[in-house]
Amino acid sequence: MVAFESVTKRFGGSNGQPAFTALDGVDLTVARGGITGIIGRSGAGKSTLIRLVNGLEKASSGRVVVDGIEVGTLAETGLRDLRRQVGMIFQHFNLLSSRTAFDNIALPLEIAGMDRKAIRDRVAPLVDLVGLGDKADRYPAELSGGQKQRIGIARALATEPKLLLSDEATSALDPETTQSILELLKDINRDLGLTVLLITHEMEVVKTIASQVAVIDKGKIVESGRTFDIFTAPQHETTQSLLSAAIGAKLPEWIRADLKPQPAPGDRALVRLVFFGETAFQPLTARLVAEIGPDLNILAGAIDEIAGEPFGSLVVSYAADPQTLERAARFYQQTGLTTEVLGYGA
Ligand SMILES: Nc1ncnc2c1ncn2[C@@H]1O[C@H](COP(=O)(O)OP(=O)(O)OP(=O)(O)O)[C@@H](O)[C@H]1O
Repeated sequence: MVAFESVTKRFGGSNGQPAFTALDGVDLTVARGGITGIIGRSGAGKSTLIRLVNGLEKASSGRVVVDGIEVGTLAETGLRDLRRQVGMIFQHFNLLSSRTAFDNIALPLEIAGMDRKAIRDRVAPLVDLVGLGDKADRYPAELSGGQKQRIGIARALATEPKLLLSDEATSALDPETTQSILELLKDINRDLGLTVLLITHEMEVVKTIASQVAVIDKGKIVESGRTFDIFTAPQHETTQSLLSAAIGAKLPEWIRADLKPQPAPGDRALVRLVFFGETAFQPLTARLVAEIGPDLNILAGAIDEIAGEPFGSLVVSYAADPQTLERAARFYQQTGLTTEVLGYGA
């Protein structure tokens, strides 16, 4: 649905100022009909990436292709057509305060020159779709954050786009409202077959609804793939750091803060074990005890769900002497358990 091919975006560079490279050789494909999340730290280039899709920014080099059309080659009319195919929702909703909910949703259709009756026929079901049938005549100031975002979503859907871009759409909402908006986006994706591309700094959002994820760091895509795979076995340092607090069992900060990268004599190894799908905690931990001896502490444990798939994680500690470490390593290899050494401590 969307392809970024060696996309670079530079800002500035005139008047003798050095140019700033916000995106650096980005290659990424967004699958049609799916929900793809882009995560990254503040300033990593997420907004720039998403703004290239609807032509709000132009790539300095490389190609951005949306549904077969290269965005960079479009003139004014082409861009207008593209923006009808690409809806967008925002963190702060961007509603017009002087218009009712209904009239906010109608705005893109008025701009497109649709007649009043056709607009009514299009907007009325959208108000219902987003669950605000009784609020159509309210003004934004009379609506909650979640209700405003529902209006934002309905407005984005008014032109019947194929692609929905979401720029931190839940970042201003409380956790419960966030969940309800994510449910709505999931329903829209499933029922309307709409492709969703979202950028967020909230790992929970991606974990809940995105089937695919890409991680951006300093303008480069450092990792991408199935959300379940990336979240359960992050490879890049940035991904590991972004996800460390977001998935599975969490270690108390006072333990985490004292961990060292190498063991000193008498130290213990702290290791996260990851269990997939139906694999039970019980038998594997019992077998690990049989392998390395009874001196195994369980420090934290949780069952989690990522993009609809269950998995569990357990943080354990055991003596970090060479013999125990070797026995544990052998056991992990035999069982295929995914593990992550968090560090060593007393
Ligand atoms: N119009 C611009 N002119 C100059 N620099 C810009 C411009 N837009 C973005 N940048 C720079 O490009 C980098 C990436 O910005 P971008 O907004 O894409 O990051 P982001 O990942 O969306 O960050 P955040 O999560 O904080 O919104 C930043 O360092 C930013 O300062």
